[in-house]
Amino acid sequence: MAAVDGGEVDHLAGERATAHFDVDAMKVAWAGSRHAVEVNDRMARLVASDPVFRKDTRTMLSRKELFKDTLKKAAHAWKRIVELRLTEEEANLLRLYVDQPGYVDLHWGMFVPAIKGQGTEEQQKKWVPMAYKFQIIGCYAQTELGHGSNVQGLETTATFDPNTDEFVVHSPTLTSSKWWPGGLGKASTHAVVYARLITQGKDYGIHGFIVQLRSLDDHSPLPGITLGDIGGKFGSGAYNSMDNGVLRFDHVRIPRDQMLMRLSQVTREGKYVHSDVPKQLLYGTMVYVRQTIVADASKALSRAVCIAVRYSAIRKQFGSQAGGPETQVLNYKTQQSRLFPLLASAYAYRFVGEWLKWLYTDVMQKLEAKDYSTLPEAHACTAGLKSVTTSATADAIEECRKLCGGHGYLNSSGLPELFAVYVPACTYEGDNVVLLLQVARFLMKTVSQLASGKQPVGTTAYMGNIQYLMQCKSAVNTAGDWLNPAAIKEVFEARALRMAVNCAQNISKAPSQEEGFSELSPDLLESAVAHVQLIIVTKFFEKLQQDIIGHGVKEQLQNLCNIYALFLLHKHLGDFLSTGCITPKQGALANEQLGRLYAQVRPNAVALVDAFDYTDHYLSSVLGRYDGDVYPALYAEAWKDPLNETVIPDGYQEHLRPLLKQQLKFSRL
Ligand SMILES: CCC/C=C/C(=O)SCCNC(=O)CCNC(=O)[C@H](O)C(C)(C)COP(=O)([O-])OP(=O)([O-])OC[C@H]1O[C@@H](n2cnc3c(N)ncnc32)[C@H](O)[C@@H]1OP(=O)([O-])[O-]
Ligand SMILES: Cc1cc2nc3c(=O)[nH]c(=O)nc-3n(C[C@H](O)[C@H](O)[C@H](O)COP(=O)(O)OP(=O)(O)OC[C@H]3O[C@@H](n4cnc5c(N)ncnc54)[C@H](O)[C@@H]3O)c2cc1C
Repeated sequence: MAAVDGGEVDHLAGERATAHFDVDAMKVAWAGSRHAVEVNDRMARLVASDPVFRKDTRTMLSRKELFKDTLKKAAHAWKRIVELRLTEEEANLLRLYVDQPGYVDLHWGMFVPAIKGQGTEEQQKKWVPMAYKFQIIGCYAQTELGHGSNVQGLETTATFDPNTDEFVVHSPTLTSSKWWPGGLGKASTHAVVYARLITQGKDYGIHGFIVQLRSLDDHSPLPGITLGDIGGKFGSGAYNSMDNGVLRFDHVRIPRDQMLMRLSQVTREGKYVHSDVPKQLLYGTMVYVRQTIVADASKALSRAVCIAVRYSAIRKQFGSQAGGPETQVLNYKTQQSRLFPLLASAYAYRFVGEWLKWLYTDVMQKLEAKDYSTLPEAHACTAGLKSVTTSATADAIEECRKLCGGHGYLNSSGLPELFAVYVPACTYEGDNVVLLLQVARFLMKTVSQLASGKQPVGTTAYMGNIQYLMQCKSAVNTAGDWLNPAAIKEVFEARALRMAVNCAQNISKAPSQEEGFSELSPDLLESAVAHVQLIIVTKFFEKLQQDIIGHGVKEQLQNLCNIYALFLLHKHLGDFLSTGCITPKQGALANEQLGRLYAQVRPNAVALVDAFDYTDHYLSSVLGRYDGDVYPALYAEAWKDPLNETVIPDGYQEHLRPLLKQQLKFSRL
């Protein structure tokens, strides 16, 4: 069933009729299973039909009103989850479709996972049930005013006092104030706080602690704790529904058993004991969240693309013949070459996100069995994919706004708010540049191990084919040759490997490894991007090897996969040419093939975005309406603006009338 909640006439019916594939089957391919389509659809409709979850006036609310509205929606969502006895899967989807950032995101997304990942069984038994019942609300307080990216540089201290069997949590400087945690400012009662553990006079570095912040009776901050919101953020509405907070501790005492002790412990006597596990597991919550952010990228991107494709099919400009209709802007080749790669990217990110979720689960199972061998790859993949997909998605949302012309700039298009909510994803959970440098570090290590004969595995397995990939030449001779997955994979692998090897060689010429890495860091970023793009392309091809059912679905996905890969090749032509992977002629042939693929997507474009199965409520865009009835909706929406509540604006008497009636004249006139 299509996600219609618009009007009765389908202005896009003609577009839908030209599709060459079964849209319902594509919905299954997109969502992952028929069950996923069903539960997504049910939760989206549940939210769309509930007046409490309306969001059409959100951008007109003041910050205080918006925050209160967020509290109301979160409480109502919880009430519905309990009343309807929703499963965890259903509850997560319901919250997703409520579509308003708030403290619950951090409670479920970071606080609970941090306790589950870093707490002992006993600690989990104590805290998780309280969190699950919302008897406590938690957030993740890591970042400080002075340090975010450099986690090892955090300044908050937790000093063990053996006399009382407590930790004393303290903010020694202004820059050690916790700054940014979502849900901290106004809502949370508890936090997982990251602080330097000091015991027996020694600093053991960063560890996690559960700290109660507010009274469970009247919500006031506990003694020694200063709390507040850090202030308004980018865009109207948008992320301002979230109470990102500031927190300072003045020698706050917590029991010893509130240190998260799964990875390391402090004994009653104050002895520090580190279990036999890699210390990087402390960063496990970030790895978990980065993996979810990749899935979110495909959601945000597909939303923006859905709006831009539908509107581009409705919008007409120029080209009228003898008074006939003008041309749909979607028919312009320039519109297609800007929009269809984004459509292809939405699908690419969806499938790589699916794969990353599998990888994460696999790594977790291995960790349970004390096999830590795949941890570095899991870190590189989550960091790299988080970085590449969020940066591209943020750019793509802005591109979709431009693709919608002037109307895209209106809040009612849904795009400005989507951009403002989305764009911090490039920064939170690790600044994208910082994370790409982590990928580069992993790549340099892998390259250096090649010389010792160590065979790389997983996503770096291709590097083992170094003899061939360093000298191979693409055999592409015609534009059609670029439709061969092996031809595409070969040049992407060769490009990624050659860029990594070039960096490694240049680093080795520097006085020290560290200096070389620093000097070469801009090149290293590009090398990391090339490696991550190879992963995305490869996972899309692997998806196509799976059993994909439904008339025409596989063919459409093949087209999108080829578009994604060839668009990247076109965009990064400089890399492919300078590393000698392809010739300029082969680059031109790739571009020629790209144009042909766009023509094949054109009749399917609207159906391909219908397959995302978004309700009009979730899209919240007059331009992206399912029924395409854009103009009456745009017109009606304008009148809802508070500025139109009166015909004569407030301020007329004080500021406009005197101006218009002024007697004073400039002497020159
Ligand atoms: C809804 C939005 C909510 C938002 C919430 C937030 O933003 S919350 C706040 C989010 N905040 C952020 O995201 C902050 C971002 N900053 C960070 O994550 C860290 O400070 C860092 C990774 C940049 C550096 O860390 P460092 O100085 O400790 O390390 P180093 O570089 O010296 O490397 C040492 C070794 O550790 C390895 N390794 C590193 N990480 C991981 C990992 N996760 N797993 C496994 N391994 C990892 C690394 O590969 C290296 O291995 P090698 O080569 O020795 O074998
Ligand atoms: C909306 C939002 C929500 C957030 N929620 C939370 C939360 O719930 N909990 C929490 O603890 N934190 C949260 N954060 C904080 C977030 O995790 C940090 O802002 C993020 O990790 C980036 O760190 P930073 O602010 O220190 O940036 P900085 O590191 O100061 O970045 C500034 C610039 O320096 C560059 N840079 C930094 N280091 C290097 C390097 N080594 N090499 C080259 N360039 C470098 C960066 O690329 C960037 O251009 C949130 C942030 C935002 C914006």
